Amino acid sequence: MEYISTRGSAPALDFEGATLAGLASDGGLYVPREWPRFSKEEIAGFAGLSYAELAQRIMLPFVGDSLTPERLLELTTQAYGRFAHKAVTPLKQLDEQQWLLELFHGPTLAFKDVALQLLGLLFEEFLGRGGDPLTIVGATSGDTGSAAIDAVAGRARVDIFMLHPKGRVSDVQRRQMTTVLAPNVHNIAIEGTFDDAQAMVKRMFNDQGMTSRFSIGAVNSINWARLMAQVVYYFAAGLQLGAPHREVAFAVPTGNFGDVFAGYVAAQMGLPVAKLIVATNVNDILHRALTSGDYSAGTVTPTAAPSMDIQVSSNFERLLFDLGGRDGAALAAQMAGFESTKVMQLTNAQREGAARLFTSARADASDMANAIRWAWEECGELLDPHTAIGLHAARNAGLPADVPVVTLATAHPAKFRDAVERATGQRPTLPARIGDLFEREERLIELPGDYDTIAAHVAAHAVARG
Ligand SMILES: Cc1ncc(COP(=O)(O)O)c(C=O)c1O
Ligand SMILES: N[C@@H](CCOP(=O)(O)O)C(=O)O
Repeated sequence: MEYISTRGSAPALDFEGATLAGLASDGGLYVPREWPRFSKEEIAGFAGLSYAELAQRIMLPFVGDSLTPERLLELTTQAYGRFAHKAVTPLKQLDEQQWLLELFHGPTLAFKDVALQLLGLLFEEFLGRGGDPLTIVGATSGDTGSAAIDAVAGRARVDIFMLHPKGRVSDVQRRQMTTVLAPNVHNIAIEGTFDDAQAMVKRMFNDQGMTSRFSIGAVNSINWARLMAQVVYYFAAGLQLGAPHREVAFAVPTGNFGDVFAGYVAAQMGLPVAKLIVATNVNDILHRALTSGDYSAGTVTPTAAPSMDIQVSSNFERLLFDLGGRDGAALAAQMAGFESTKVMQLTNAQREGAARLFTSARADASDMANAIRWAWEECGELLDPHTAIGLHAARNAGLPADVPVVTLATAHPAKFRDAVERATGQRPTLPARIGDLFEREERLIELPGDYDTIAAHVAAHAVARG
């Protein structure tokens, strides 16, 4: 399988190359040259596989010659062996129509573990073949950071520099990152928002001064391998609810558009998806884009669902590329306009294409709290605020009663204990394996949200090429 850039001028790479490169050298995102497609019979044949086996089958066409099928299965078995639930991503019924897909049984209690546990192993595998040591630079609004750090802490030939917006992640999220004291882990709290952090990370990939000295790698969903691994749980849920013979809808709490784009990929691969419901908080750039074509970034409002406090949604570019006829030059011009003005209008083709599969909803603080309360009072389930925003959208989507609607439960409620307690009076407890989180020592550095300062810090602590 070959990977091409959404902006059309970076060299095409194989899976190993795209995984190590992260962002394309023209500033675009890598996507497979074409979508692999499974027949109905092939999808039906996936029923009964373990999660690790299903993951191997779904990902094999994307991996191409970079790994043998046997090696890929070893890696998926190892990655998902660390999950606290045997089903890895169990599905729970809430009522006649509504379902929850629990994606938070990995080591750091959020859906990010599903992809990052595998990505850590892929880095180790590919770096073991030679080449330069990897300097991972990432941005997090809370969950990617801890999952990525868990996945690479202590691994040879990798350093990780993780930027989070100071004071804008939950205390559990921060401590899950800053209490990992392995020497290759560098936590940086910046003044600013997640969008500022993400922009600085992307800039570093195209900073010749840095890329000539360091091999910069990505753990954010700009890295294709992240999304590839997330496609699997759409198939896992769909198969349990009757796919390929029955359509299923998914409601996805959305920020960077990675998780829901994985659902789009599942649909391109043949999974019968009735609708993908994009659920945002009041930072609603995606809801505006999907309802009116207006993709304009406003200022970020802090909310009780901080991981979705995002106004520049990096994976939307992958969708716009696909819906716009995969014209890299046209998309490069469209994105350049957005980067300089923070305003973009979707083309008719992009709007109409998106409307075929996507719908969207925006939840404010009271919608979110009501959804948490409904799940607790009616179903006995404690939901985290992000999942609650997904459920709010799912319950208001107006889909026919015979279409099951699966809300992706993206984080464990204990990561956001204060918001859950405010809504329900119940304070979720941390799972025993991190029960002592608040007694652990923290290590982080606080820096201004200034690119040159961050780049100098990375350069002073990373291992150079060669
Ligand atoms: C708990 C949680 N839910 C939802 C999201 C949004 O996912 P995405 O950025 O892939 O749209 C995030 C952050 O990415 C998150 O951490
Ligand atoms: N919500 C995310 C933001 C980064 O998203 P990513 O999926 O691109 O890594 C987080 O928790 O950090």
